[in-house]
Amino acid sequence: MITTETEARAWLEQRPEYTPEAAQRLDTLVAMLGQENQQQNLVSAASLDQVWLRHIVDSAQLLAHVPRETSGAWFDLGTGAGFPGLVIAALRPDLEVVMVESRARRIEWLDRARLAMGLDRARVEGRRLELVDSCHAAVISARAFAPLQRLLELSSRFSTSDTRWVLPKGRSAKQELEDLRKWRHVFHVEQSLTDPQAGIIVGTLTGRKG
Ligand SMILES: C[S@@+](CC[C@H](N)C(=O)[O-])C[C@H]1O[C@@H](n2cnc3c(N)ncnc32)[C@H](O)[C@@H]1O
Repeated sequence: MITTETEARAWLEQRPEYTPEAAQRLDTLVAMLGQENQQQNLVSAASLDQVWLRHIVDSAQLLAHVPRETSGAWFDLGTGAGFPGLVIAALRPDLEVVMVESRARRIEWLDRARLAMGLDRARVEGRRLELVDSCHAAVISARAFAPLQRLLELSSRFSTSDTRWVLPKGRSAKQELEDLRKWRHVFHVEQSLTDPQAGIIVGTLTGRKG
């Protein structure tokens, strides 16, 4: 388990995606987030004291559950402050990372951060998810966006049997998966590296029952 900022930085440093350029992009994000959080409530002020643990590595750990050879679009739903979307884009600049976010000030923030970080292949889909055109996502992530059942209702149209879902779900991961009735899936729960109580739902969606 990663419990300190030092351990979080050390974990990142051993990731193959953590190039000098990626490190610079993440440093830019951390600096900008600290400033922007004084203008709008993006993340809790307390969490900024552990920003590498609570936000950067909490997001980056999702990469361990996605095959390295994955190409295509990574859809991050309800990106808000930028998590995990901006972190994934910083570490995998080769991927088309699509950050779906509906609130105007957050859309403006995400776009500004994306440009400052030099993320040419990432983009912000600044509207409600319900209004985004259907297309195929290679990966779908969503942190603190919606309960699992609702999340699948809203976003299964972006998924095929090849789409990898990676859903940080906090303490409710196992329960939400057990309660899932209407869907056929090959999901399981992985332990979060940043919170002993939290799980990440990982896997593929194979269809809807009935
Ligand atoms: C609780 S925040 C989580 C933000 C970020 N994923 C994180 O973990 O820090 C949820 C975000 O989803 C956005 N959101 C909620 N419903 C949405 C919808 N239907 N379409 C797009 N964005 C939505 C909100 O504006 C908000 O920024």
